[in-house]
Amino acid sequence: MADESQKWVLMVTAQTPTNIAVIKYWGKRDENLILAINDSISVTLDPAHLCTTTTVAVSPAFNQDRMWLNGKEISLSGGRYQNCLREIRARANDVEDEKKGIKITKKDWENLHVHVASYNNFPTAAGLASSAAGFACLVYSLAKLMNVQEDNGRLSAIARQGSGSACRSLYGGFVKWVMGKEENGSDSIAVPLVDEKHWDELVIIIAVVCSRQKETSSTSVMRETVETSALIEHRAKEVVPKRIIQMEEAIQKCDFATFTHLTCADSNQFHAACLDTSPPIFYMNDTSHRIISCVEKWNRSEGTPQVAYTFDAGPNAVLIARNRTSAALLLQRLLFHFPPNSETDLNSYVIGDKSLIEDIGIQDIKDIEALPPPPEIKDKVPAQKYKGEISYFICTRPGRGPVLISDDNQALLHPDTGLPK
Ligand SMILES: Nc1ncnc2c1ncn2[C@@H]1O[C@H](COP(=O)(O)OP(=O)(O)OP(=O)(O)O)[C@@H](O)[C@H]1O
Ligand SMILES: C[C@@](O)(CCOP(=O)(O)OP(=O)(O)O)CC(=O)O
Repeated sequence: MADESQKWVLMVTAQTPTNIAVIKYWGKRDENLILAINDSISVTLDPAHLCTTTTVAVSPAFNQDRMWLNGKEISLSGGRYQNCLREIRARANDVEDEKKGIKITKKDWENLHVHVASYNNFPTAAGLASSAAGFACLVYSLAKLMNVQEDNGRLSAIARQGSGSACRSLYGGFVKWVMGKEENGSDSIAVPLVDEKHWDELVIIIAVVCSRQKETSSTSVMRETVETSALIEHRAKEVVPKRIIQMEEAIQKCDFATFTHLTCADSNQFHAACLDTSPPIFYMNDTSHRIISCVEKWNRSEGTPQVAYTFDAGPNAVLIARNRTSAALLLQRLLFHFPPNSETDLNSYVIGDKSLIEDIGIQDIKDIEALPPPPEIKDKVPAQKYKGEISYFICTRPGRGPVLISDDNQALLHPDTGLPK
């Protein structure tokens, strides 16, 4: 039995990736359990460049559940946090740490409180799926702390109740969220399709577009789409089921042409459904449209697709290049059309895997100014440049699923107090 006079703190730290859907989830059949109206498929992004780190701690000295996100205390009273905490607690088991002399029984967990500290190594609520990495990491780390004996598939059904897209962050590589049929959501889980090594040629460039913080959450717009759009019903019933089968096959075969066709079409249909919503929602902006046109033009001129694009509920472009050579040529085109503002330095303009910028021989901003126009637009003078429209680029690749971090120095909570470091 946990003794309240003892001041021990037991902690676990985990790291979880974010993900980007190539067949989109949009629309719920159950708002509380977060059950989707169609299956979706995503690629997990390398946590080296985009990830959440979460430390969870338990101690008899804690008198309430508390959470700090990026160093600031936030409330855990929201339904989504409460649902995740309740579901994990209900599955807790005995925990023993002989070295520290700690023994927690299954029953003790009902009365013990937790502290959570989480850090996103990329902007929160900026359309980069922080909620996906965040809820996946919360559920994964709590499950490890409480010795929950369930596989990542079952944990994904709990993360799903924090944010739908979070269920897909429980695995690396390509992941399918099966919408399921059960009313209680027990079969609405993430399933790994292939791991991150299966298609390791792919390179991903995210163009973070300058814009104000988004005004409308995915959650509420999604509801309005289901209530008002005729297109979304057709999409969920007729279009997505076929695309899921084709996409799974394209991924298995590393068939980039089919992959690109499906990814771009699905992103465009998701945004069409947003436009078909009353009132209509415009997530992409002029910069997003310019990126699409640049990629479409290039793909057409090459004859075979070099890059797939996809946009979530915001203007940022996620560009998936067939290999490193195409990624370097893509980056050249992006830098040509979207040079940075004069006060921006190259080091903060292209982040993540910086080796790509070395590949194209760019050492400073002057080299960007000297880039020639892409050949496919040669005859159309003058080539357009849109200085300062992009905040920065993140170069990354498909990545692995959640991991535990055993190095205590990386924990976000103090081992003696359980408070943020
Ligand atoms: N590390 C985290 N741990 C727990 N919850 C998080 C974490 N990061 C973000 N969240 C939750 O997700 C919310 C942000 O989700 P939101 O959907 O608005 O943005 P996003 O996920 O960054 O963008 P998008 O869903 O458009 O890709 C935060 O307000 C917070 O509740
Ligand atoms: C456009 C999307 O990114 C929508 C993601 O929506 P969320 O998972 O953020 O929504 P909630 O379930 O309400 O939390 C497409 C996708 O990731 O599949």
